Amino acid sequence: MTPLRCFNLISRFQPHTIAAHFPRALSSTASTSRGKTRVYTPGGYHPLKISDRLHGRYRIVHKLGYGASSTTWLARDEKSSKYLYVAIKRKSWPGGLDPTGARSFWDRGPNGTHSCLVTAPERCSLADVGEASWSALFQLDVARSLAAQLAAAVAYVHDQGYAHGDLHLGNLLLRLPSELDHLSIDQLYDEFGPPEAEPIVRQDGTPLPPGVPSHAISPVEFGKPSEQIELSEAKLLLTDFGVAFCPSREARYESHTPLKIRPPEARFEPTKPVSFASDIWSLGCSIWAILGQRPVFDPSASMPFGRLPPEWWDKWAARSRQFTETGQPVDGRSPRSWDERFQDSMHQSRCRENMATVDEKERDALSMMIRWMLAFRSGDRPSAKQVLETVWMRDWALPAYEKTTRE
Ligand SMILES: Nc1ncnc2c1ncn2[C@@H]1O[C@H](COP(=O)(O)OP(=O)(O)OP(=O)(O)O)[C@@H](O)[C@H]1O
Repeated sequence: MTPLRCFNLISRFQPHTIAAHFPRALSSTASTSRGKTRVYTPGGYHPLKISDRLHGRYRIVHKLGYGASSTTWLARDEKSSKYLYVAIKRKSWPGGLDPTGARSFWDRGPNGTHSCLVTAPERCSLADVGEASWSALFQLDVARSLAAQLAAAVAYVHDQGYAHGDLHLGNLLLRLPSELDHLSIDQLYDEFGPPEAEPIVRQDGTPLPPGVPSHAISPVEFGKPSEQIELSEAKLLLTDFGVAFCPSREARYESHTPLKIRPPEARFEPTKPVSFASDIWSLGCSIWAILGQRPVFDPSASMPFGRLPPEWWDKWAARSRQFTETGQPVDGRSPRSWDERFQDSMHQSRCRENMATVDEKERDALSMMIRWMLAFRSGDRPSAKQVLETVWMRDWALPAYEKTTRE
């Protein structure tokens, strides 16, 4: 795949401006929880409302979503005839303005000064379509194609010298299948529903503190359940370079990926910098999550597979709560084997939903690729380029992606 084609998979990735736009890690006051109002505090989200105008040109039309440190809004650019609808990601941390960012600006509000990044509006994240679905599964060719696009996007970013640092399904957006720009605001509301605003009140009846919005807005629904996504719609965008970094220039010791897909070196080797290989661990977990129904490391199962490297095993102070000295689980539970997890998440779940399943040959190739990516020691993992060259990518995933580009 040429770099040019890969570039379509990556959102406004600007290596030279990343550090300036996104200088630090996530605000500690923010949370990924659905609780909306507690992050509207100094240093937290900005209380935007529908019809607000930002930067003298962006009229807020709807909400697109929110993450640990930002809210993203659909706005109409009243000064441009080219990009009528834009997405504005409003990030909640202070900092200095980067003058090189043509499509970014700073905005001051009651909770602080926020960086605002202007990009194209997309459909929704893979996490959103999974949540909207009963089965949380994609059709097999769709899943294969998405996995190939993700690996290609990561390979491209790594090739540019950057590690993404926060790979997970919430940062993988599906492209909008058609432009919105032909729609007036009323037509947009007719087609996708107007913003639903829920009043925010204090239980004790006292006035809201400054910086808290009067209403909570539900995000617009451009998406549909995962199993209904068609191959022609499976066009992926890797986004959120908020914690991306250049390992050759900067040593990072902290991983920002969600706990259940955080690479083990972040826990067991805290004095060793995280790097490209840490992305590969998260990539392996994400590819599993795209193909399967349940995460590869299910928090309810809590136990990994295989033995930890001895140097980690010896250093792991809390292990005696879960394991005996000989490595047996203390409560007699056996960790589910790789094959059991694969069978349950990738095979039986698909059978239950009457969806196509992987055959034995594909299962072996896919298992081999993901297990390589999930090697405990970061040095034993493949590079993203090697992932793209695996048998599973070559024989199953990349051909599905080729079909996506043709449809
Ligand atoms: N351009 C866009 N078009 C449509 N929706 C978007 C866009 N950008 C972000 N979103 C929505 O907002 C959500 C949060 O965005 P994002 O993950 O970039 O925020 P964040 O605060 O950096 O989150 P985190 O740090 O938790 O990954 C996304 O999962 C998606 O639903």
